[in-house]
Amino acid sequence: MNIPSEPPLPRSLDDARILQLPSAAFYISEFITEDEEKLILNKIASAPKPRWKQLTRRRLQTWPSDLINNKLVDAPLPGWLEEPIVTRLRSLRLQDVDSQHSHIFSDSPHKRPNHVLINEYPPGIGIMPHKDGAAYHPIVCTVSLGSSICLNIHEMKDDGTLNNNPIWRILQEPRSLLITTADLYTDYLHGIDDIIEDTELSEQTIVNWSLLRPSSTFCDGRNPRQMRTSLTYRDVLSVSKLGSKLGLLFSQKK
Ligand SMILES: O=C(O)CCC(=O)C(=O)O
Ligand SMILES: [Fe+2]
Repeated sequence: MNIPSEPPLPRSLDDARILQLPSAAFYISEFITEDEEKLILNKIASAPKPRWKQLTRRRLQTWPSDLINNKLVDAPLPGWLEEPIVTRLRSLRLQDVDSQHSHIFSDSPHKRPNHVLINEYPPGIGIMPHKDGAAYHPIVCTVSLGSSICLNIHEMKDDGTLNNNPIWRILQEPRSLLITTADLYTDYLHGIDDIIEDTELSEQTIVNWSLLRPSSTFCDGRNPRQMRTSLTYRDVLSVSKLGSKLGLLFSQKK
C-alpha cells in the first residue's frame, strides 16, 4: 500500500471553517501524517533536558527561545518545526483563489509564525482558562500530537469574572490543526480541564463535530485522555536583532 507523503488538505480554509464560532476559526483533522507526527514527537523527546521548563503540573519547550519583555530575539525555528508545518500553513489559501496575499499570516508583521510553544499534557492535566496576551499577532495555529483533547472557550461575565462553564468546546484530534483568530483571540479565554476523560462528546456539544475525521469514534461520547502534546505557532510582534544590539553595545564602548 502507498503511504501518502502529504495529507489531502482542503482547497481553501473556507472549507475548514468552524461555522458555529465567531469568525474566524478553522479545523483540519489531518494536517500532518502519522510519520510526520512520529518524527516531531521524537525530536521533542530528544531535545536537551534544559530545553524543558517544568511547571507544577505540565512541562513545556519554547522555540527558538523565551520572550523577554514580550520581545523575541531574532533566530530561526529549527528545521523540524519549520518543515512541513510552517510551509503547509502558508500554503493554505484563505479563499478559493490563487492569490499571493491570502494565507493566514499574510497580514501578520512577519508573514509567518516565528515562535512555537510545545506543551505536554499527561492525562488529568490541563491549562487554566487564559488569554494569550499582547505579545503576539492575534492568530494561534495549534497542531495536536499523540491524543485527542477538548479545548474549552470561556467568556467573561458582565461583572468581569470568568464564566467557568465553557460557552464552546472544540475537540482536537492527533495530527489536527486548529486556527483561532480575531475575537476568539482577543475577547474570549481558552483552557483545558484537568480531567482524565473528556465526556459528553456529541454533535450537540462539540462545535467542530462535522470537521472531525470520518473514522473517529468517541464511544459513548467519551475520550479517555492519553499523553497529548501541542505545538502552538504564533507571530511575536516585536523582534530584536541580537547582532544589532551587540553592534550598539560596541559602538557605545568605543
Ligand atoms: O495546548 C493547547 O492547545 C493550548 C495551549 C495554550 O493555550 C498556550 O500555550 O497558550
Ligand atoms: Fe493559550
